[in-house]
Amino acid sequence: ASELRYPPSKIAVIGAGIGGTSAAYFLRQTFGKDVQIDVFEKGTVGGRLATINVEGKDYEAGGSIIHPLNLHMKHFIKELGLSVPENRHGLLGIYNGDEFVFEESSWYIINILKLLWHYGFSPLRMNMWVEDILDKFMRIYRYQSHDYSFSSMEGLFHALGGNDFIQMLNRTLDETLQKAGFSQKFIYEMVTPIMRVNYGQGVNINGFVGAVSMTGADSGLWSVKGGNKLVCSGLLYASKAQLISGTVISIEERTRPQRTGGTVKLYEVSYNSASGPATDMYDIVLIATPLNHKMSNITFQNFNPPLAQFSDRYHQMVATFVHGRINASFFGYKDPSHFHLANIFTIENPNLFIYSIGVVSPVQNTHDDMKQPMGPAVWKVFSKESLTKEQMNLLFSSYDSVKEKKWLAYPHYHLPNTCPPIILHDRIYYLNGIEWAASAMEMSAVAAKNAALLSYHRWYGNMNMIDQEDLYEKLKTEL
Ligand SMILES: Cc1cc2nc3c(=O)[nH]c(=O)nc-3n(C[C@H](O)[C@H](O)[C@H](O)COP(=O)(O)OP(=O)(O)OC[C@H]3O[C@@H](n4cnc5c(N)ncnc54)[C@H](O)[C@@H]3O)c2cc1C
Ligand SMILES: CC(C)=CCC/C(C)=C/CC/C(C)=C/CSC[C@H](N)C(=O)O
Repeated sequence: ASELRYPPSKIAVIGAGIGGTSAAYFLRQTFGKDVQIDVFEKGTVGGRLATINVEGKDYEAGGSIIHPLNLHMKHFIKELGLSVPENRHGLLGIYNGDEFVFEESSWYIINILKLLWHYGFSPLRMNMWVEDILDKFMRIYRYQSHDYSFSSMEGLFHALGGNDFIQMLNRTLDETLQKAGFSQKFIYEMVTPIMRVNYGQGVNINGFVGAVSMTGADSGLWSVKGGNKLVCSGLLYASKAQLISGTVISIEERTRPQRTGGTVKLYEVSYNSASGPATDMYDIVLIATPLNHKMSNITFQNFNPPLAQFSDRYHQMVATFVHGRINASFFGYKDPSHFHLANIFTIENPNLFIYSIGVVSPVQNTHDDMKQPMGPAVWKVFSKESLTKEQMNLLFSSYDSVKEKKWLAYPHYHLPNTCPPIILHDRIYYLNGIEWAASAMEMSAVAAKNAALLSYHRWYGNMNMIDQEDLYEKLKTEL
């Protein structure tokens, strides 16, 4: 691949979620205006960024919150002229199945005193721990702005935070936090509920995704007015890519004669669309969907040796949207008028059938949409399984509409944790391996920019721009 010097003529991107659409955007930036970029999508543009309509208003049903330091996402909304709705933060309670172990007050000082009383300095130390990891994670923006790329997830993570980052990927969050001196009570009562609401899993997930999940509890989180999926359609438009509505079924390497003599190796992408089965040839292919037979079912034909198969499981998460009144007595409130919580996270307890429940605002948020928790409101419930009628009647004193969205949401994290390769074949790149480190919109965008740069450098043989050692030190001296 490194001997190729002419520009590629066609690049395929499979998947039009945030990974695929940001890849199309970065490929255009990197390869220039002449290359044809085709983006294949079997469902709707946005993928796991999707809205659901409840009584005439749209709510985020998939990826919903974005961190203030997610710089690619921030750049996209600025570039695409999108905006952020106003948001009011409701009060949070943490419920263990019998009682609330923590209830937020509207008085900041009371919250600080409560946290100090229950957990000592652990919350403060947790802030510092997360900030340190986020600081190191943010080195990626510097590397990518200087066009550096990585050929493996391990290489990328090593360049961010050295052996500590590699270790975090290979240790449970529980072990990582215990080693860092956090108390079992704090881990159990404060950290586990945050992992459950974000990833539907406990503290046996890897330490890095645990840290990412903790940043999801920071202040200043935002979303896109009109729906986060607008970023995907905007990026697709900005990239001048062609959207092909169809399901890719296989990829095969082909050798084709050239008009000038000699041969060229291309990838044949076979897909089914509304107008029937079709094939197309590409110089480079980027796969921006989990390679999991339940989610994408793409086969690689006639590769010798055969390409690696990934069968790792994705975790089911059900988001149920209910317009109704919460049943405060289910959560132990004798007098419902005393109930002021807008978000309830839960601790691991076999009797609890939900991860969380919280009031949500529509994506076109206006001030009127911010409801009081005891009035009728739209609640989003996260659970492992669909809620039964009995469970609905326990959670709500009354309700008039229910909508459910079932997701294979994120990897089912387990150890040992090996991130799948980025380079699947000479010019086939896989983005979603990054989800095994942590699944989040920004992670997909980071993987997309890396794949665009990596495919470019490998095409043109710029090997000095790939897997550079001591990048942090090198760039520190460069202004
Ligand atoms: C309920 C939920 C809540 C979440 N909350 C957050 C959050 O608050 N913040 C955050 O940052 N992240 C969140 N995430 C995670 C985030 O949504 C994902 O990490 C991110 O959207 C993944 O994007 P992607 O483009 O990599 O994959 P996807 O969005 O899954 O995109 C892949 C696309 O490929 C298409 N496709 C698959 N197979 C084929 C095929 N064979 N041919 C053609 N097309 C194909 C699919 O239809 C899909 O559109 C959440 C996820 C879920 C499910
Ligand atoms: C990648 C970095 C550094 C930060 C991302 C932080 C972030 C936004 C984490 C959230 C991840 C996630 C999968 C959340 C799922 S649920 C979100 C929310 N609670 C909801 O109600 O939908």
